[in-house]
Amino acid sequence: MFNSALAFDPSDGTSKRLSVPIVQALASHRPDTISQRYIRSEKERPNIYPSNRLDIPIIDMGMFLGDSDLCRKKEMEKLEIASQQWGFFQAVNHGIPGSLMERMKETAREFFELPLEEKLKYEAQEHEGYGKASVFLDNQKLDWSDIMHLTTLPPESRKMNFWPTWPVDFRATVDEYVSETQKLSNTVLCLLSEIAGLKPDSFLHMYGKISQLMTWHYYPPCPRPDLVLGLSPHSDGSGLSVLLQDDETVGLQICKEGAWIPIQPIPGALVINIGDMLEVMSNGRYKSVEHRAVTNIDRDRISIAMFYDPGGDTEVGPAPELIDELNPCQYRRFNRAEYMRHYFGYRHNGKKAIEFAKIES
Ligand SMILES: O=C(O)CCC(=O)C(=O)O
Ligand SMILES: [Fe+2]
Repeated sequence: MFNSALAFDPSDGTSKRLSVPIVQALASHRPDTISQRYIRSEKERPNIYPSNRLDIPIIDMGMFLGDSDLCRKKEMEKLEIASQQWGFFQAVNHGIPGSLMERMKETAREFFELPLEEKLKYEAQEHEGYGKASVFLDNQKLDWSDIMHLTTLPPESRKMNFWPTWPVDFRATVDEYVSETQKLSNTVLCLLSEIAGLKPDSFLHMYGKISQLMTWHYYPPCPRPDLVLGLSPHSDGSGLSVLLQDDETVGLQICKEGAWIPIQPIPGALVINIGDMLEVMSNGRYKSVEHRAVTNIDRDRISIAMFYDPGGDTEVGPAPELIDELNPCQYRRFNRAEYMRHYFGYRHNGKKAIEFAKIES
Protein backbone atom coordinates (compact mmCIF):
# COMPACT_ATOMS: atom_id res chain seq x y z
CA MET A 1 0.00 0.00 0.00
CA PHE A 2 2.96 2.29 -0.50
CA ASN A 3 3.92 4.22 -3.52
CA SER A 4 6.91 6.39 -4.09
CA ALA A 5 6.57 10.13 -4.40
CA LEU A 6 9.06 12.30 -6.20
CA ALA A 7 10.66 14.62 -3.67
CA PHE A 8 12.30 17.78 -4.91
CA ASP A 9 14.96 19.57 -2.93
CA PRO A 10 14.77 23.28 -3.83
CA SER A 11 18.15 24.06 -2.25
CA ASP A 12 20.14 22.06 -4.80
CA GLY A 13 17.50 21.19 -7.42
CA THR A 14 17.91 17.43 -6.97
CA SER A 15 15.08 14.89 -6.86
CA LYS A 16 14.81 11.65 -4.94
CA ARG A 17 12.07 9.12 -4.38
CA LEU A 18 10.37 8.77 -0.98
CA SER A 19 8.04 6.01 0.06
CA VAL A 20 4.58 7.27 1.08
CA PRO A 21 1.39 5.34 1.86
CA ILE A 22 -1.66 5.40 -0.40
CA VAL A 23 -4.12 6.99 2.03
CA GLN A 24 -7.17 5.27 0.57
CA ALA A 25 -5.59 1.88 1.37
CA LEU A 26 -4.64 3.08 4.85
CA ALA A 27 -8.13 4.41 5.57
CA SER A 28 -9.86 1.26 4.30
CA HIS A 29 -8.64 -0.54 7.46
CA ARG A 30 -10.61 1.98 9.51
CA PRO A 31 -7.74 2.73 11.90
CA ASP A 32 -8.56 4.07 15.38
CA THR A 33 -5.37 6.03 15.55
CA ILE A 34 -3.49 7.99 12.95
CA SER A 35 0.21 7.85 12.18
CA GLN A 36 2.26 10.85 13.33
CA ARG A 37 3.14 11.48 9.70
CA TYR A 38 -0.32 13.02 9.24
CA ILE A 39 -0.83 14.76 12.57
CA ARG A 40 -0.39 18.50 12.27
CA SER A 41 1.04 20.88 14.82
CA GLU A 42 -1.53 22.69 16.99
CA LYS A 43 -1.13 25.78 14.84
CA GLU A 44 -1.85 23.97 11.57
CA ARG A 45 -4.80 21.86 12.76
CA PRO A 46 -8.05 22.77 11.06
CA ASN A 47 -11.18 24.03 12.66
CA ILE A 48 -13.55 21.60 11.01
CA TYR A 49 -16.63 23.38 12.33
CA PRO A 50 -15.81 26.99 11.47
CA SER A 51 -18.38 29.46 12.67
CA ASN A 52 -17.51 31.73 9.77
CA ARG A 53 -20.43 31.75 7.39
CA LEU A 54 -19.18 34.17 4.75
CA ASP A 55 -19.91 33.01 1.21
CA ILE A 56 -17.68 33.66 -1.78
CA PRO A 57 -19.25 35.65 -4.65
CA ILE A 58 -21.50 33.82 -7.11
CA ILE A 59 -21.08 34.89 -10.73
CA ASP A 60 -23.85 34.22 -13.22
CA MET A 61 -21.92 33.57 -16.43
CA GLY A 62 -25.20 33.70 -18.40
CA MET A 63 -25.23 37.47 -17.83
CA PHE A 64 -22.23 37.88 -20.13
CA LEU A 65 -24.07 36.25 -23.02
CA GLY A 66 -27.42 38.02 -22.70
CA ASP A 67 -28.31 41.23 -24.49
CA SER A 68 -28.78 43.43 -21.42
CA ASP A 69 -25.85 45.83 -21.10
CA LEU A 70 -26.91 46.73 -17.58
CA CYS A 71 -26.91 43.10 -16.39
CA ARG A 72 -23.52 42.51 -18.03
CA LYS A 73 -22.06 45.61 -16.37
CA LYS A 74 -23.36 44.57 -12.93
CA GLU A 75 -21.96 41.07 -13.29
CA MET A 76 -18.61 42.53 -14.45
CA GLU A 77 -18.50 44.57 -11.24
CA LYS A 78 -19.16 41.46 -9.17
CA LEU A 79 -16.43 39.58 -11.06
CA GLU A 80 -14.02 42.43 -10.42
CA ILE A 81 -14.68 42.35 -6.66
CA ALA A 82 -14.44 38.53 -6.65
CA SER A 83 -11.07 38.54 -8.39
CA GLN A 84 -9.58 41.46 -6.49
CA GLN A 85 -10.85 40.77 -2.98
CA TRP A 86 -11.53 37.04 -2.85
CA GLY A 87 -9.48 35.41 -5.60
CA PHE A 88 -12.34 32.89 -5.76
CA PHE A 89 -15.91 32.70 -7.04
CA GLN A 90 -18.59 30.16 -7.81
CA ALA A 91 -19.59 30.20 -11.49
CA VAL A 92 -23.21 29.30 -12.26
CA ASN A 93 -24.86 29.14 -15.71
CA HIS A 94 -21.41 28.48 -17.09
CA GLY A 95 -22.60 26.41 -20.04
CA ILE A 96 -20.90 23.11 -19.13
CA PRO A 97 -23.62 20.45 -19.16
CA GLY A 98 -24.51 19.09 -15.71
CA SER A 99 -24.57 15.58 -17.20
CA LEU A 100 -20.91 15.92 -18.25
CA MET A 101 -19.92 17.14 -14.78
CA GLU A 102 -21.71 14.14 -13.25
CA ARG A 103 -19.94 11.77 -15.66
CA MET A 104 -16.57 13.28 -14.72
CA LYS A 105 -17.25 12.72 -11.02
CA GLU A 106 -18.47 9.18 -11.64
CA THR A 107 -15.43 8.41 -13.80
CA ALA A 108 -13.11 9.69 -11.08
CA ARG A 109 -14.97 7.67 -8.45
CA GLU A 110 -14.83 4.51 -10.58
CA PHE A 111 -11.10 5.01 -11.00
CA PHE A 112 -10.43 5.46 -7.27
CA GLU A 113 -12.60 2.40 -6.53
CA LEU A 114 -10.44 0.15 -8.74
CA PRO A 115 -8.27 -2.38 -6.88
CA LEU A 116 -4.97 -0.87 -5.71
CA GLU A 117 -2.86 -3.06 -8.05
CA GLU A 118 -4.85 -1.72 -10.98
CA LYS A 119 -4.36 1.92 -9.96
CA LEU A 120 -0.66 1.37 -9.34
CA LYS A 121 -0.26 0.57 -13.04
CA TYR A 122 -0.45 4.36 -13.39
CA GLU A 123 1.86 5.07 -10.46
CA ALA A 124 3.11 8.65 -10.45
CA GLN A 125 6.45 9.57 -11.94
CA GLU A 126 7.71 13.09 -12.59
CA HIS A 127 4.49 14.67 -11.30
CA GLU A 128 2.26 12.68 -13.63
CA GLY A 129 -0.01 9.77 -12.67
CA TYR A 130 -1.54 8.24 -9.55
CA GLY A 131 -0.17 8.69 -6.05
CA LYS A 132 0.56 11.48 -3.69
CA ALA A 133 0.67 15.24 -4.07
CA SER A 134 4.15 16.81 -3.85
CA VAL A 135 6.24 15.45 -1.03
CA PHE A 136 9.56 17.17 -0.65
CA LEU A 137 11.01 16.28 2.73
CA ASP A 138 11.49 12.98 4.57
CA ASN A 139 9.92 14.38 7.71
CA GLN A 140 7.20 16.46 6.07
CA LYS A 141 3.63 16.10 7.35
CA LEU A 142 1.55 14.25 4.77
CA ASP A 143 -1.87 15.15 3.38
CA TRP A 144 -4.80 12.82 3.99
CA SER A 145 -5.50 12.31 0.27
CA ASP A 146 -4.36 10.64 -2.94
CA ILE A 147 -4.29 12.18 -6.40
CA MET A 148 -4.37 11.38 -10.07
CA HIS A 149 -2.51 14.03 -12.01
CA LEU A 150 -2.44 14.28 -15.83
CA THR A 151 -1.35 16.83 -18.41
CA THR A 152 -4.30 17.36 -20.75
CA LEU A 153 -3.19 20.22 -23.04
CA PRO A 154 -1.53 20.67 -25.41
CA PRO A 155 -2.56 17.22 -26.68
CA GLU A 156 1.00 16.39 -27.78
CA SER A 157 2.20 16.77 -24.15
CA ARG A 158 -0.13 14.04 -22.88
CA LYS A 159 1.72 11.11 -21.36
CA MET A 160 -0.71 8.42 -22.47
CA ASN A 161 0.91 5.64 -20.41
CA PHE A 162 -0.60 7.34 -17.34
CA TRP A 163 -4.10 7.58 -18.83
CA PRO A 164 -6.26 4.77 -17.45
CA THR A 165 -8.01 2.49 -19.92
CA TRP A 166 -10.69 1.80 -17.32
CA PRO A 167 -13.40 3.05 -16.78
CA VAL A 168 -13.97 2.44 -20.50
CA ASP A 169 -15.24 5.94 -21.22
CA PHE A 170 -12.41 7.62 -19.26
CA ARG A 171 -10.69 9.16 -22.29
CA ALA A 172 -13.86 10.27 -24.08
CA THR A 173 -15.27 11.88 -20.92
CA VAL A 174 -12.02 13.64 -20.07
CA ASP A 175 -11.64 14.90 -23.66
CA GLU A 176 -15.10 16.43 -23.60
CA TYR A 177 -14.50 18.02 -20.20
CA VAL A 178 -11.09 19.36 -21.28
CA SER A 179 -12.59 21.17 -24.23
CA GLU A 180 -15.52 22.56 -22.18
CA THR A 181 -13.27 23.83 -19.37
CA GLN A 182 -10.90 25.32 -21.93
CA LYS A 183 -13.77 27.34 -23.42
CA LEU A 184 -14.87 28.50 -19.97
CA SER A 185 -11.32 29.42 -18.93
CA ASN A 186 -10.85 31.41 -22.13
CA THR A 187 -14.10 33.28 -21.49
CA VAL A 188 -13.10 34.15 -17.91
CA LEU A 189 -9.60 35.24 -18.98
CA CYS A 190 -11.10 37.55 -21.63
CA LEU A 191 -13.52 39.05 -19.11
CA LEU A 192 -10.72 39.62 -16.60
CA SER A 193 -8.60 41.27 -19.32
CA GLU A 194 -11.47 43.58 -20.17
CA ILE A 195 -12.11 44.46 -16.52
CA ALA A 196 -8.43 45.35 -16.11
CA GLY A 197 -8.80 47.78 -19.04
CA LEU A 198 -6.85 45.60 -21.48
CA LYS A 199 -7.87 44.18 -24.85
CA PRO A 200 -10.04 41.07 -24.21
CA ASP A 201 -7.41 38.69 -25.55
CA SER A 202 -4.44 40.29 -23.74
CA PHE A 203 -4.06 37.72 -20.96
CA LEU A 204 -4.53 34.87 -23.44
CA HIS A 205 -1.89 36.43 -25.63
CA MET A 206 0.46 36.66 -22.62
CA TYR A 207 -0.17 32.96 -21.91
CA GLY A 208 1.68 32.01 -25.10
CA LYS A 209 1.11 28.33 -25.79
CA ILE A 210 -1.57 27.11 -23.42
CA SER A 211 -1.14 24.19 -21.10
CA GLN A 212 -3.81 22.52 -18.98
CA LEU A 213 -3.27 20.08 -16.11
CA MET A 214 -5.90 17.98 -14.41
CA THR A 215 -5.79 16.75 -10.81
CA TRP A 216 -8.30 14.39 -9.28
CA HIS A 217 -8.22 14.40 -5.49
CA TYR A 218 -9.52 11.57 -3.34
CA TYR A 219 -9.99 12.39 0.35
CA PRO A 220 -10.90 9.21 2.26
CA PRO A 221 -12.95 9.46 5.48
CA CYS A 222 -10.63 10.23 8.37
CA PRO A 223 -11.09 9.10 12.01
CA ARG A 224 -9.62 12.42 13.26
CA PRO A 225 -10.38 15.24 10.81
CA ASP A 226 -9.49 17.69 13.57
CA LEU A 227 -5.83 16.59 13.52
CA VAL A 228 -5.04 16.30 9.79
CA LEU A 229 -5.31 18.24 6.55
CA GLY A 230 -6.64 16.75 3.31
CA LEU A 231 -4.54 19.21 1.30
CA SER A 232 -1.99 21.60 2.83
CA PRO A 233 -2.39 25.36 2.42
CA HIS A 234 -1.17 26.59 -0.97
CA SER A 235 -1.95 29.00 -3.72
CA ASP A 236 -2.31 27.57 -7.22
CA GLY A 237 0.56 27.82 -9.68
CA SER A 238 -1.93 28.21 -12.51
CA GLY A 239 -3.25 31.21 -14.31
CA LEU A 240 -6.79 30.15 -13.60
CA SER A 241 -8.18 27.03 -11.87
CA VAL A 242 -11.62 25.47 -12.37
CA LEU A 243 -12.69 23.11 -9.59
CA LEU A 244 -15.52 20.61 -9.76
CA GLN A 245 -16.32 19.61 -6.21
CA ASP A 246 -18.58 17.15 -4.48
CA ASP A 247 -22.20 18.42 -4.29
CA GLU A 248 -22.64 17.65 -0.62
CA THR A 249 -19.39 17.13 1.21
CA VAL A 250 -17.65 20.31 2.30
CA GLY A 251 -13.84 20.25 2.26
CA LEU A 252 -12.37 23.30 0.53
CA GLN A 253 -11.49 26.30 2.71
CA ILE A 254 -10.01 29.62 1.62
CA CYS A 255 -8.05 32.06 3.72
CA LYS A 256 -9.62 35.49 4.02
CA GLU A 257 -8.12 38.08 6.31
CA GLY A 258 -6.45 35.38 8.37
CA ALA A 259 -9.63 33.24 8.81
CA TRP A 260 -10.40 29.96 7.04
CA ILE A 261 -13.74 30.08 5.23
CA PRO A 262 -15.42 26.86 4.03
CA ILE A 263 -16.73 26.91 0.46
CA GLN A 264 -20.26 25.52 0.55
CA PRO A 265 -20.83 23.43 -2.57
CA ILE A 266 -23.56 24.68 -4.91
CA PRO A 267 -24.82 21.79 -7.07
CA GLY A 268 -24.03 22.52 -10.72
CA ALA A 269 -21.60 25.35 -9.91
CA LEU A 270 -17.84 25.37 -10.56
CA VAL A 271 -15.38 27.04 -8.21
CA ILE A 272 -13.00 29.28 -10.17
CA ASN A 273 -9.90 30.84 -8.67
CA ILE A 274 -7.01 33.06 -9.68
CA GLY A 275 -3.58 31.40 -9.65
CA ASP A 276 -0.12 32.91 -9.14
CA MET A 277 0.43 33.50 -12.89
CA LEU A 278 -2.61 35.72 -13.24
CA GLU A 279 -1.73 37.60 -10.07
CA VAL A 280 1.62 38.39 -11.71
CA MET A 281 0.18 39.23 -15.16
CA SER A 282 -2.36 41.56 -13.58
CA ASN A 283 0.45 43.20 -11.55
CA GLY A 284 -1.18 42.12 -8.29
CA ARG A 285 -4.63 43.45 -9.21
CA TYR A 286 -6.13 39.95 -9.10
CA LYS A 287 -5.32 37.86 -6.04
CA SER A 288 -4.06 34.29 -5.91
CA VAL A 289 -5.40 33.27 -2.52
CA GLU A 290 -4.22 30.58 -0.15
CA HIS A 291 -6.58 27.61 0.28
CA ARG A 292 -6.58 24.09 1.70
CA ALA A 293 -8.85 21.07 2.07
CA VAL A 294 -10.06 19.41 5.27
CA THR A 295 -11.39 15.87 5.67
CA ASN A 296 -14.58 14.36 7.06
CA ILE A 297 -15.08 11.62 9.62
CA ASP A 298 -17.63 9.50 7.77
CA ARG A 299 -17.55 10.68 4.18
CA ASP A 300 -15.02 10.59 1.41
CA ARG A 301 -14.76 13.48 -1.02
CA ILE A 302 -13.66 13.75 -4.65
CA SER A 303 -12.70 16.97 -6.39
CA ILE A 304 -11.43 17.61 -9.90
CA ALA A 305 -9.18 20.60 -10.57
CA MET A 306 -8.32 21.87 -14.06
CA PHE A 307 -5.35 24.24 -14.09
CA TYR A 308 -5.16 26.57 -17.07
CA ASP A 309 -1.56 27.67 -17.42
CA PRO A 310 0.80 29.61 -19.64
CA GLY A 311 2.99 27.25 -21.69
CA GLY A 312 6.14 25.79 -20.16
CA ASP A 313 8.53 28.15 -21.98
CA THR A 314 6.49 31.33 -21.60
CA GLU A 315 8.12 34.34 -20.03
CA VAL A 316 5.65 35.73 -17.51
CA GLY A 317 5.48 39.26 -16.11
CA PRO A 318 3.00 42.04 -15.37
CA ALA A 319 1.16 43.58 -18.35
CA PRO A 320 3.05 46.85 -19.06
CA GLU A 321 -0.28 48.74 -19.35
CA LEU A 322 -0.98 47.92 -15.69
CA ILE A 323 2.20 49.54 -14.41
CA ASP A 324 2.30 53.27 -13.66
CA GLU A 325 3.26 55.67 -10.90
CA LEU A 326 0.33 54.68 -8.73
CA ASN A 327 0.77 50.98 -9.52
CA PRO A 328 4.49 50.22 -9.49
CA CYS A 329 5.70 46.95 -10.93
CA GLN A 330 5.18 44.22 -8.30
CA TYR A 331 6.90 41.27 -9.97
CA ARG A 332 10.00 40.86 -12.08
CA ARG A 333 9.68 38.87 -15.28
CA PHE A 334 10.56 35.19 -15.10
CA ASN A 335 10.39 32.08 -17.16
CA ARG A 336 7.59 29.68 -16.31
CA ALA A 337 10.12 26.86 -15.88
CA GLU A 338 11.90 28.97 -13.21
CA TYR A 339 8.61 29.39 -11.38
CA MET A 340 7.92 25.63 -11.52
CA ARG A 341 11.19 24.93 -9.69
CA HIS A 342 10.01 27.16 -6.84
CA TYR A 343 6.53 25.71 -7.02
CA PHE A 344 7.64 22.10 -6.61
CA GLY A 345 10.03 23.16 -3.91
CA TYR A 346 7.57 25.10 -1.80
CA ARG A 347 4.10 24.02 -2.81
CA HIS A 348 1.86 23.15 0.09
CA ASN A 349 3.84 25.43 2.30
CA GLY A 350 1.66 28.49 2.03
CA LYS A 351 2.12 31.08 -0.67
CA LYS A 352 5.87 30.95 -1.03
CA ALA A 353 6.28 29.84 -4.65
CA ILE A 354 5.79 33.29 -6.16
CA GLU A 355 7.73 35.24 -3.56
CA PHE A 356 11.02 34.78 -5.44
CA ALA A 357 9.76 37.18 -8.14
CA LYS A 358 8.25 39.81 -5.84
CA ILE A 359 9.77 43.28 -6.10
CA GLU A 360 10.06 44.80 -2.64
CA SER A 361 8.59 48.30 -2.56
O1 LIG B 1 -10.02 19.53 -3.29
C1 LIG B 1 -10.16 20.74 -3.21
O2 LIG B 1 -11.22 21.27 -2.92
C2 LIG B 1 -8.98 21.65 -3.45
C3 LIG B 1 -8.10 21.26 -4.60
C4 LIG B 1 -7.00 22.25 -4.84
O3 LIG B 1 -6.89 23.25 -4.20
C5 LIG B 1 -6.00 22.01 -5.91
O4 LIG B 1 -6.06 20.99 -6.60
O5 LIG B 1 -5.13 22.88 -6.11
FE1 LIG C 1 -5.50 24.59 -5.15
